[in-house]
Amino acid sequence: MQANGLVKRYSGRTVLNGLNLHVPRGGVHGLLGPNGSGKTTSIRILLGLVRANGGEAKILGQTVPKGLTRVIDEVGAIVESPKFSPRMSGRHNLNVLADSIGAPARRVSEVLLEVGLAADADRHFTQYSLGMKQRLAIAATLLKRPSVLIFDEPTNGLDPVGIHDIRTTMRGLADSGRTVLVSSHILSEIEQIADSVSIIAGGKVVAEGSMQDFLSDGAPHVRVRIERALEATDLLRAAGWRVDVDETGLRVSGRSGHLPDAAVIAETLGMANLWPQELTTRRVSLEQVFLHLTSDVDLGASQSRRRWAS
Ligand SMILES: Nc1ncnc2c1ncn2[C@@H]1O[C@H](COP(=O)(O)OP(=O)(O)OP(=O)(O)O)[C@@H](O)[C@H]1O
Repeated sequence: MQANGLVKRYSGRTVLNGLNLHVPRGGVHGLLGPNGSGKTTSIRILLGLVRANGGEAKILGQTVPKGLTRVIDEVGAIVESPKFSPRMSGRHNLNVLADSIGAPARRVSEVLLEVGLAADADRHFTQYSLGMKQRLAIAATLLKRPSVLIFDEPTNGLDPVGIHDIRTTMRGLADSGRTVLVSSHILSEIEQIADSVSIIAGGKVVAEGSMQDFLSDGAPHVRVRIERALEATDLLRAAGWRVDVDETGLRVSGRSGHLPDAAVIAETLGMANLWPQELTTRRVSLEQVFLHLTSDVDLGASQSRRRWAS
């Protein structure tokens, strides 16, 4: 999923101002931003519910809205509270829905199990807690077996137990190979569940990257993904950098805490015939970015960016 230079205006007021978004395939991607920053608008554009005034959005490789019909069965979403009949049980509601979209009846039991509602499936909808209603909504999106799921603030209004249940459900959906895009204005929520994150403020993505990178300490560093990691580590250490190694690659920082120059790192490696697959500059932590963002401080040049295939 991706968006390039999205612009959206409502009554002449710019709400999205050149928004770029890259959601990697598989895992949970958090769209984090304060109220009114443009999360719902971006999601609506991705789903073809709202037309952008400029830029391009793609979902599963198809341009939205033109190519959306080709992949629509692959996409499940909750943007507003779905309508269920209060007079029926959760299972009955899903049976009716499955019938209307041509999903096989046995799929209902499968999705109820997947969202942890199997034991409560035959209870009356009115007896469901808000969290259970939300999990039923997620179950409804799964009927068509989508590979991409988009949830706009799915934990809004839920108590801590409900929030926990939704989080567990979303994690499970991603762990079974799906791509889950979830928006929230609560940092801790995204921190606990997402594999990667885009931070949106003022109608733009101001920072994006893997959660692992954001949560590593905030000291500026360069991430290097390279095949011959041991040789690269020795070489960079000999050249005076501090190098930490983990399963995703090397984390290169300056001994004095300064940000190393990525170009110099690339040159040093290249001269030894060691070629990085990826080199990414990380300047700020998720919390720093979010605090800047919520206190209206312009991040200016301190944004970090990382790109993925859509
Ligand atoms: N249909 C509309 N008409 C006019 N303005 C709109 C419309 N939809 C959204 N907006 C405005 O666009 C801005 C971005 O709204 P959006 O709902 O995308 O933000 P958000 O990040 O999802 O916020 P929240 O967390 O409060 O849902 C807000 O200022 C909102 O008032």
